[in-house]
Amino acid sequence: MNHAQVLELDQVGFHWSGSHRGLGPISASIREGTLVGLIGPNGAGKSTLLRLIGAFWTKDAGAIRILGQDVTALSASERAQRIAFVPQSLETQFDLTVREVVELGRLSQRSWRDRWAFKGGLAANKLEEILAATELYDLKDRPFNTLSGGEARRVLLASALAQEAPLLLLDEPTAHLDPGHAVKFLNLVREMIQKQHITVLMAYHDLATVGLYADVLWVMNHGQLILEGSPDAVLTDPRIPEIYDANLISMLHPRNDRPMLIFP
Ligand SMILES: Nc1ncnc2c1ncn2[C@@H]1O[C@H](COP(=O)(O)OP(=O)(O)OP(=O)(O)O)[C@@H](O)[C@H]1O
Repeated sequence: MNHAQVLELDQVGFHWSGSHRGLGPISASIREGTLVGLIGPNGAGKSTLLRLIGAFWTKDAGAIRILGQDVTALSASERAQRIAFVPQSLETQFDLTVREVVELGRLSQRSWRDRWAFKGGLAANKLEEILAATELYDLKDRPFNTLSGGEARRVLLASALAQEAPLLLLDEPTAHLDPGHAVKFLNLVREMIQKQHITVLMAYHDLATVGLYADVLWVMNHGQLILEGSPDAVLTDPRIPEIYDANLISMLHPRNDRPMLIFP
């Protein structure tokens, strides 16, 4: 077992029941402290892969290991200690405030007894730090159900950050965020990688931005992982415009020389 590998996918395969369509086999791994951008056209299988890694859905074949342990062998609270997941959308019927939703991220790692008692949550200073970093402090006592789409998304991100899990799975985390909040969020993720050595797998559609933040890109198409490598290599690969069926232009960011793909 190699401890530097936070996530290992070993011939992972999946089919929807009653359908011949599915995913894989996919083999890949992510080293500690890496931000992997997961790209690919609509329907490529990105969200499905994230759900399989988070064990929300169960693979049919192969193995998924987090820090050397098979995800399917972990209890729900053991999984929550290792994986934080922000799905594309979440509708809640619960009448919770912003502060409570953020604290729930942390409580998901605790036993049900502690969760019922709201015990073992975040230290107050840590909670304040996360609320401030996600610019939610002024909203902290608002009912979650009254927030705008972008505000609600920031709360879900804050809740995942509060979980302080070594692997963070993000499904289109900045969808619904305005550019200012999107950049702040991506910078916050990079800061957490630097300070807390977390590892991130992030499905992302914006090809002009993903190469500015990711260390590695994985490209999915038709349920397969077809390409992986540095943003420089992947974003200049001739297969990318083909799989998106778009006339994309490859260029370097004028300030930092990081690779970007833009539309003509
Ligand atoms: N229950 C299901 N039965 C059959 N096919 C399904 C089922 N759920 C999802 N799919 C299909 O699986 C494929 C992969 O979906 P997935 O949501 O993983 O793609 P994605 O890459 O995340 O797409 P997007 O960029 O649009 O979010 C899609 O074609 C989708 O229609």
